[in-house]
Amino acid sequence: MAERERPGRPGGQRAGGRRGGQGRPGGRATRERQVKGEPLVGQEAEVIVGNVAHGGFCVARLDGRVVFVRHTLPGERVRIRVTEGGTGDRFLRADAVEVLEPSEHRVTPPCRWAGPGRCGGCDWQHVALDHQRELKAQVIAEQLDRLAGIELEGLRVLPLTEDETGLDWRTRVEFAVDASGRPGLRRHRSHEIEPVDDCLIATRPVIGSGVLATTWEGCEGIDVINASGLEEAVQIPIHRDGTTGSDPGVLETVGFEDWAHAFEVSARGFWQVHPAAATTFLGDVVEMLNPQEGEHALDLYCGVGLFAAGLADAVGESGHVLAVEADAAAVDHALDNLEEHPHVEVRQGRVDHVLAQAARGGLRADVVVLDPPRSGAGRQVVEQLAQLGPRAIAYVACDPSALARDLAVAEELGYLLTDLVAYDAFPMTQHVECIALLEPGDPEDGTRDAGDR
Ligand SMILES: C[S@@+](CC[C@H](N)C(=O)[O-])C[C@H]1O[C@@H](n2cnc3c(N)ncnc32)[C@H](O)[C@@H]1O
Repeated sequence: MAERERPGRPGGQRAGGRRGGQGRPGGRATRERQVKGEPLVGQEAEVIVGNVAHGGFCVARLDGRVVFVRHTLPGERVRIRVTEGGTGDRFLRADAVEVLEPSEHRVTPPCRWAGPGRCGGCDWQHVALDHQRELKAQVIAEQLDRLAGIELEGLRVLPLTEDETGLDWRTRVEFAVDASGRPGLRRHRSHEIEPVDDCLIATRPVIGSGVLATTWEGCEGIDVINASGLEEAVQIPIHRDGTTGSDPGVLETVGFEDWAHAFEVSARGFWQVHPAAATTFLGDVVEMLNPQEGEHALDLYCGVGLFAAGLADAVGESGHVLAVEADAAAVDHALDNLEEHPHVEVRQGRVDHVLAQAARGGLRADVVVLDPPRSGAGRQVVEQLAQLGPRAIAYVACDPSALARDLAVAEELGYLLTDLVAYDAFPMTQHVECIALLEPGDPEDGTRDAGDR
């Protein structure tokens, strides 16, 4: 794969994440499973830990069962305590509660609320940052190999900024509030709340808003949003009756040396949570697709129009951009954000519905951006795209597993993975963002090399 300089300015001239579900600290992740057989919760055992798996835990074996262990690392000898499952279950969940032989990559967690049974927001506070990225690369490679039969060589997960602490990056946090009104963050797979005085991955303006020093009576949560275009973080209480405080909307700015764009977005709407993510992803997508004057582009799952804005400048007014988004509030913002581009059309609706309708009207697509939610685009959308025959598709993915499933379908239909870049957009968590380039080709053409980044 060709080496590319970064960042690239939309237009081809060089210059200079409702939010994504990527492990929101305090997000409601509770999925209580029915235990089969006699419960094993609380049982302790010593195990040698195996590989990391999708989901951020490592895999071990106990009495013939698979155990998904948190708070550990591959190769460690640990004492585990079972947190979910029973004698009739095929797999159990457990925490490593004592480390008997530590990995060389283990560090003391910077956060004092991280650890077994405590805050569920971060998965890997106990792992050196470089190694977190190696683990993410292993998970991506394993998912692509297992689910799509794609062998990647030399994939590296890149930091989004030069800051090497992995802290102070999260611009949007949903804190949970207990019955007494005290804010905190949810424990892993639980409704229980870990009271905290700080969250080290949150940006300082999030914490500086005073959210954790306030008693939030009558609330079940409080959203804090530190938008790039506003000096102070915005707080939106979520009341126990399910209503929320009014959402004033926020301004996010994206820019390269000679290209900048401001986007209005609902405060609780989708926007990438890492401050460097939107600009980096836009630069990469435009560079990968290299849209030409007069081409027709699609921005599918467009949110408030981030990629459509870049595509619009690149294809110029002799070209056309169709942006599709299901969420009505995001569409309203996209219409405002893109109003200066008469050749951009924003349609509200599900991508599969809009594509079916547009295809009947003779839709043309030369290049496509696909940025679906965690569940992925799915077979139908991938088939619809293959039928349109674009020369390139840039797939922005927050879940390597969903990406791999969609890539398997794309490859079946003659669209091959020709480039992949992965970013550590969520340090300390197991989450990772991939941008994949798909182009028409012959699957017999050899292995892919992602090692040039
Ligand atoms: C990961 S976000 C991407 C947003 C945007 N591309 C950005 O970077 O800001 C996914 C978006 O897809 C929208 N969405 C989810 N399912 C959809 C569907 N079936 N059809 C259209 N939009 C959908 C969500 O409302 C959300 O705005």
